[in-house]
Amino acid sequence: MLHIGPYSFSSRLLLGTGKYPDFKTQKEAVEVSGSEILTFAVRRMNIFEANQPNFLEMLDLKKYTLLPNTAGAKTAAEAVRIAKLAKASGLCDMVKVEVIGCDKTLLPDPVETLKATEELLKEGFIVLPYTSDDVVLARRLEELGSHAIMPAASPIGSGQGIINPLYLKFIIQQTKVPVIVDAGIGSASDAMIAMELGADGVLLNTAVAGAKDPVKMAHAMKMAVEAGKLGYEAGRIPRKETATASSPLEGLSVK
Ligand SMILES: CC(=O)[C@@H](O)[C@H](O)COP(=O)(O)O
Repeated sequence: MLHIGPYSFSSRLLLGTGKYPDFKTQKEAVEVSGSEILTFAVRRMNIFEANQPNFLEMLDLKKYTLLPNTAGAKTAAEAVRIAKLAKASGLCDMVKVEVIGCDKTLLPDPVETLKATEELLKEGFIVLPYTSDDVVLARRLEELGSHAIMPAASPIGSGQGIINPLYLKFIIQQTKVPVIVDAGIGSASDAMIAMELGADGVLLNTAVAGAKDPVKMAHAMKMAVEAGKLGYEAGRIPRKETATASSPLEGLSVK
């Protein structure tokens, strides 16, 4: 089980809700993925315009936890305002803090992310900050009381996979709250590697929404996250420079 603050989930795959070709494909992909947490950008939702099409209306919302995110915010103040708006409109009290500090890389602004996280924790939110793979910042965010840490595998939407497995591993090893690898996942093997590194979950969007067959890819991601977790728990064999026969002949009478 994945435990985030007071919430528990059996799936460790979190899905974003943007960029799908159509609502029908999106619904199928979400269902096949087994994901229980769906994140969406509050600023892109028509939460106050009931006549506008809204993907969330197509879902049985009892099956999902909605994780509002503050995408579009460039300052802590904006992120806090967006989170409060989401809470006031009856959405979840969990929030993914996303404060972008660079338009080109879409990497998070560490200072504003820290400020927003601190403020939202004081306000009683369950806070999941999106961060780069900065080991020290991840520690500071945890010390503030964040309920999960969400380091990027690589820039949002880049599909580059995990560009710094070592730093992600450091973050995973030092962090007691869940670590959810977020952004940049391009393939099922990327998601599996994140889990094999010891991550508690993976959040992705573009890899599924932008796949040739989003429904198949959602299924692949589900299996990859499960396989990666199982493989991590099973414990991989050590890497060696020399070969060792798989069927040793020592001790056998016939050689
Ligand atoms: C949906 C969401 O929260 C994104 O900001 C997230 O970081 C996913 O990134 P990818 O699209 O690269 O999977």
